[in-house]
Amino acid sequence: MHSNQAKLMPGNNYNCDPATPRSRLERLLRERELRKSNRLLQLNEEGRDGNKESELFGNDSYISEGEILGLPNEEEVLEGVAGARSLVDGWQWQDGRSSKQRLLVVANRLPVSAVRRGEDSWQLEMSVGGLVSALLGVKEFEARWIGWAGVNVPDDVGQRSLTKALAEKRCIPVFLDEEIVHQYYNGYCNNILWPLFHYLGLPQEDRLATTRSFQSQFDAYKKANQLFADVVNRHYEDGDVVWCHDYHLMFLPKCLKEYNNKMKVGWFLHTPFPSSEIHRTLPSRSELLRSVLKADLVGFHTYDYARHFVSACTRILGLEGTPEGVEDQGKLTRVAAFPIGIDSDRFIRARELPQVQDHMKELKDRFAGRKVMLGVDRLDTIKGIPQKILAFEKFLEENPDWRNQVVLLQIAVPTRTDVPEYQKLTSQVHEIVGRINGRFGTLTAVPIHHLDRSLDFHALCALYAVTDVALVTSLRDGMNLVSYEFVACQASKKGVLILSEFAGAAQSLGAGAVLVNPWNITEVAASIGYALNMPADEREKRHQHNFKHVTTHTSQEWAATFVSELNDTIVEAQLRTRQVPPLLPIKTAVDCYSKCSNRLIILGFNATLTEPVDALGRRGGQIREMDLKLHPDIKEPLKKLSDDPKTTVVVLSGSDRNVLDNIFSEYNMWLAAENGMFLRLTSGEWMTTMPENLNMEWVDSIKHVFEYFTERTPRSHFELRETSLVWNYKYADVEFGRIQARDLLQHLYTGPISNASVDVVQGGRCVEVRAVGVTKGAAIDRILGEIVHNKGMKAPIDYVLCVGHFLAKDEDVYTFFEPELPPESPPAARATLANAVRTSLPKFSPCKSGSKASRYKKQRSMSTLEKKENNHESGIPWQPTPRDRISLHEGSSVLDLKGDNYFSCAVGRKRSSARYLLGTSDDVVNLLKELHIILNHQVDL
Ligand SMILES: O=P(O)(O)OC[C@H]1O[C@H](O[C@H]2O[C@H](CO)[C@@H](O)[C@H](O)[C@H]2O)[C@H](O)[C@@H](O)[C@@H]1O
Ligand SMILES: O=c1ccn([C@@H]2O[C@H](COP(=O)(O)OP(=O)(O)O)[C@@H](O)[C@H]2O)c(=O)[nH]1
Repeated sequence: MHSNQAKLMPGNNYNCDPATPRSRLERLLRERELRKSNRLLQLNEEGRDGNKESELFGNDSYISEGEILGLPNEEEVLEGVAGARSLVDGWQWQDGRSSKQRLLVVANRLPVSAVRRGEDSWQLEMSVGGLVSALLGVKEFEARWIGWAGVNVPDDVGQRSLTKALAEKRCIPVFLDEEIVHQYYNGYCNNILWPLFHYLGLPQEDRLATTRSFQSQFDAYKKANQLFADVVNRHYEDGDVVWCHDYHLMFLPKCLKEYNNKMKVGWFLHTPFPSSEIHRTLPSRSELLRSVLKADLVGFHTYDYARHFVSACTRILGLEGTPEGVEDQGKLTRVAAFPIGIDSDRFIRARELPQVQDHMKELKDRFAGRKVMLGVDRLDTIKGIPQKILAFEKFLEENPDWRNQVVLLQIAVPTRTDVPEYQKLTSQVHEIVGRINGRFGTLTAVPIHHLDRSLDFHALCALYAVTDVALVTSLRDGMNLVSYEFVACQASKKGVLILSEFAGAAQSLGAGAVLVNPWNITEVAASIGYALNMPADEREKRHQHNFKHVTTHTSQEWAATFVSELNDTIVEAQLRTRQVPPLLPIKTAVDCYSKCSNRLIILGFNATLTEPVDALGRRGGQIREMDLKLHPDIKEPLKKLSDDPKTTVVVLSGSDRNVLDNIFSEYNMWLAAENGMFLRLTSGEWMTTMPENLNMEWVDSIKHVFEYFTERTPRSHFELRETSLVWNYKYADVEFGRIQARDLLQHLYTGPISNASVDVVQGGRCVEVRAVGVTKGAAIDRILGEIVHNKGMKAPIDYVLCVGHFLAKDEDVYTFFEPELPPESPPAARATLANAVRTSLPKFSPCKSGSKASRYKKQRSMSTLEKKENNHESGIPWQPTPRDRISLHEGSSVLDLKGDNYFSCAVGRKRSSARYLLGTSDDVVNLLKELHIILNHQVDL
């Protein structure tokens, strides 16, 4: 997916250059071309100048245990090939300078670990691992690495001298003391997150001890992440890209954004991200997800991992998953797959180096007459080493002819040796290898050569090159770069790769490899036989497939793509933000309120005045009863405001009359139920504008559909109102609810509503079917008329505050009050502009009595005027029409809104036609409290 994605240049301005691609895809394609041509240029130059291998990495860039990293000062580990004509060569900063973008790579490990040789002298050794290998290939940025040097340095002299030594390699150390390393790295990272993310579950052996240590390890994890953040913050410069890596640093995005919200932050996971069912077992599941979501871009090796992450966010946090990523209150975190690669040229060229040739010769001589099988893994439970060896044993058992003709070389690099699980694995593997060698070995040869150590780069390349069959049997693996490196070194031999289907690499190399389920020892044993006997033409074909992939999906591509996508994401977020209304300026709204004398406050009910629930529809973490409850802190200010003679309060809701009666009867206000179809002053009777002959025959058939889906969607429910039906799934499983909603709509459109005069309105977690034309905006003119009439208003309304969490269709209530609407505004809104004049009587009329059920099919009372205008029998959609005009007795306008005394405000939405936004009902409470305080103040004066 990533190869056709492209870069946004720093300082880029989309609009000034007509040749500048506008869409993301255009940019991606152009960048891809650029990268290709730069790569060709680079190869040509390297061809002319001879082999640059030594310039890049020195002869010792891959250093085995104990070897000293002696890179020349000017050729930094991170700087890469001097002649590498990077993609960013052409980058233009806004001041016209050409420059590489600064990249701060933050990973648990630096690419080097330090060994102390004296009070202030250090040896730097290359760290081994896929992440290090991949990032060494990144040459396109002016990169700095920030990470732990793998050593405890308690003293100042040591810290200063190490910082200096590392600075020469463009590395910046984070100092972690022993206790933190123990709790954070050995404990939380490697004993909890690592096994969990690889589907091995949480540690179980000693549940009590685990539970006890969990909290302290998690605290240490957060503390360590904060220490990383402190170092990043100290070195950060405006415009830098900060790229956080891996499960060690899931808390980092949050720490960084809290410090500086403008920082460009990306986070990439090198391991699998497990199914949400696994992730939800983790006690700190939500905190970790929320923190990662603070990043601008979140990347994974495969689409599956990205999908699992999004699904964890929707299922555990109740957030919205979109094709772009995860959305939380309008803030999008982009989530995408960026499969890593290797610096393939380096491996291809290495094969020609004399040191490698020498190693190859040695190996060929040593194993002459036998086929070589190879395993290269860190000695980690996820790598499936015991399973691999057992499968090899089974193969030997079943194929006696092969016993003296094949050898398995297993390189098992010691890793995380302080973690008990890893110690146990070492003895387990030794025990199995010993047993098999005892069983099938001879005086002169053993079938398995097992090495508990790492090899240097040249030895490793030689081994890859002479191998006939590589065996990668990871039980789970983020990607597995060993499989890539093997393919890169097989240009002449064209050996076979047996690859676990549970390694991320299976998705990219699946076409050329022999895929196996590593748990199925019989299958792996059979695959070994198949691979050893594979005819040359099939090997050739498979190899070409994989070779092409490995050489085109390199680590350079990977990093360049990630960073360019990150740059892009930021620009897109800025563009989106510009379309988002600003937060309500509460002080201005309150000041203005205090200066006006005939004030109208229109309030929604659901999610505006109700007790807050989280994104999963839960209050205080638990699913409670589904009835809406008034926010406990709203009562006092609401009472005070509704009692104020200069303020008219209207609650305008989709809920039915009973709900509003139950909740608001003690207040002195107007209640508009069912989106304004019913109106009542709390001291008076309900009135309606329901047309008497409104056709409601559709109700029954839709009710059946809603019942059907309610029965089949746990925790969903539906409400049967007088003018609408609402199926609500906000307490149901989000994903299932959404699928069911889609299905439900399909049923509706093809059946019950195909000929009915209804509108289908989709909310975030609900589907509503209502009589056609019913909206809050359509009702507001009649409500206003009734209020003016009832109050016998003499002076115009000079202040309107309209606050609600309305469905998009009902947002016409905001535009209704806009003093200057463009000509293309909807007729309902245009017809009722503030200066509209109405002389007729209000159109609400008393409701007829009768049971709720019987009312559905009954015709409702309405004024003679409405009867004329809303003829539904004739099938004409029922729309409020610009017929009558609202005015005061003298004929002057009922509304005197000059623009600065009108405040429309959407609650809990990011996109809205309201002028302003508020976050939650808590903010509404604060607003009403401020108004209340002003009222008190006025009374005191
Ligand atoms: O630093 P260590 O604790 O010794 O572990 C070494 C690295 O192991 C993990 O590597 C992963 O990243 C590779 C590259 O993306 C991927 O191919 C592999 O499947 C992963 O296991 C770990 O994620 C790194 O952080 C460690 O440095
Ligand atoms: O003796 C060794 C064995 C392995 N590696 C490197 O370690 C990395 C292992 O990466 P992989 O993605 O396969 O797994 P990880 O260890 O990161 O889980 C590869 O780049 C290998 O070249 C190494 O440098 N020396």
